[in-house]
Amino acid sequence: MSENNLTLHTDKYQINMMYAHFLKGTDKAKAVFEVYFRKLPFEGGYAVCAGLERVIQYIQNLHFGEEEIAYLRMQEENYREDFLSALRDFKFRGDLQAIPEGTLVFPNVPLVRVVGSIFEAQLVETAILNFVNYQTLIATKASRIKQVAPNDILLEFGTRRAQEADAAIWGARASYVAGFHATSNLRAGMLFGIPTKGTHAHAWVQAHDTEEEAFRAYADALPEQVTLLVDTYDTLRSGVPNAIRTARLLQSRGKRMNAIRLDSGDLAYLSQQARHMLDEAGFPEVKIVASNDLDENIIEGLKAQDAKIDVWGVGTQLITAADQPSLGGVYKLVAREKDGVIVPVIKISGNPEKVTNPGFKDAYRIMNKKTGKAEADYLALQQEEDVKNGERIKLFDPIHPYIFKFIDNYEAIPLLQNIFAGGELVYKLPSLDEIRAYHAEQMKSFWPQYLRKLNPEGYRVNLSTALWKLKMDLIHAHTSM
Ligand SMILES: Nc1ncnc2c1ncn2[C@@H]1O[C@H](COP(=O)(O)OP(=O)(O)OP(=O)(O)O)[C@@H](O)[C@H]1O
Ligand SMILES: O=P(O)(O)OC[C@H]1O[C@H](OP(=O)(O)OP(=O)(O)O)[C@H](O)[C@@H]1O
Ligand SMILES: O=C(O)c1cccnc1
Repeated sequence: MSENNLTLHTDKYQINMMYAHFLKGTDKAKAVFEVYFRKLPFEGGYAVCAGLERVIQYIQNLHFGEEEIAYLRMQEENYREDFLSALRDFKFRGDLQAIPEGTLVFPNVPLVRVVGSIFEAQLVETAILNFVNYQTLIATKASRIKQVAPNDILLEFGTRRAQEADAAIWGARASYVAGFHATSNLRAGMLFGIPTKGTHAHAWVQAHDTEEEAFRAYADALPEQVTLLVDTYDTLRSGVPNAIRTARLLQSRGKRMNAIRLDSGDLAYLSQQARHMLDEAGFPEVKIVASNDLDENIIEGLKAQDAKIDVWGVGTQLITAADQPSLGGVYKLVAREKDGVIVPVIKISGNPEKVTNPGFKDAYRIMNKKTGKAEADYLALQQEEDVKNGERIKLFDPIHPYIFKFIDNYEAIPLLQNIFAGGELVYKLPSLDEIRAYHAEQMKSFWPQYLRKLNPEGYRVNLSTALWKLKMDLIHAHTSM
């Protein structure tokens, strides 16, 4: 089995639609699809875009090999041989635009746009959603954690509880983009260049007759990297005193102990007591690591309780985005070729929030030139000139258009970058550290009221007047039939 070929990492209905288009002769018709989500995760005020590196790898490697063709031939659909031959010759030849990783993103803004034949654009939907939904979700969760501990060290510990191997490594990468400092997953470190860190488990202590012996043996083995887990038996009566003995031993050898780790009990109380004991013993530089089902709320609470914790190891809650396990991003057709012309299309819903924004459009971030802060995201049809030229534009709520304001002193930054053109990669993916630094800059370009964890202000995502009118016209055309 060629595990690395992700071409069949798609829903069967995509292949069935491709087949039906092929038989009908419409497979080469052009289509424009957009990826976006409708609601921010975690009841937060923003999301952090991620997933592009994986999307690029996926698109570049798309091909139906003999194994894939043989498997499709076995399907109950009895696909015709000429269709299977067309798949054998398949290559992504379309265009793809995307918002760079690390960018703050908001509902209804296209994160990825695919412009290609309906054949290829349909095939890639499932995988693109799979990558972008997960990685954006984890980057967002990690960013929320970063916000409550901006000056502390954050370690990603989630692999053992992640939803399988891909989630572990791409989740580690997404966490790093959002400001985590290291991961415990060595493969993620090797693949992406993320710094790696590790302490030791309870099993290390349990594998010895005494805790003190275990600590000493660990210090002998890794004298430069000693972080001792102190809660196996009794944190304050045995763990911390034994750790202090080990620190003294290391000191006598000209070495320093790094840290202790607390993994159970009242982390506020235990960290304060342990800090006091370490300081009294003359080890103020020994840091305190905490872990145990941490998330942004617990960390915030611990900081409010004046917990003396320098390093946070965060696993399950982060890697599984436990309080909201899916972003809910969608891939919607917004325009298609009809009689040789690209025409906008719409999907109507009884819920106004779910009606799609039609047409081939651009997405801009409207930056207020006076404050340097983001004012709104603005979706406009591609041919509209006013926003491109920086002329006065009207910002109005698309659901409640009577709420509006005009803005003229702005810079409109295009959000979508060209990634593939005619199937060729035309984008140079920044290094992971550049992406991480760019994300930190992004955070500074927003007012704090949009970023706060609880009850944030809603950031505006507005439609140009022309786009709004097009949407209304299409709604009326479809509802008055
Ligand atoms: N001072 C504190 N304030 C708020 N939450 C805390 C505090 N100390 C620890 N927690 C959190 O409370 C939860 C404690 O869970 P639980 O009772 O299962 O752990 P425990 O008492 O350490 O037991 P175990 O030994 O089974 O790990 C964890 O999520 C932990 O991060
Ligand atoms: O709590 P999380 O945020 O998921 O962080 C990872 C957890 O994984 C380890 O525990 P585990 O019980 O798996 O192993 P251990 O024996 O090393 O404690 C570690 O001690 C953390 O508690
Ligand atoms: O290094 C650690 O302490 C670690 C790694 C993974 C999970 N829990 C803890």
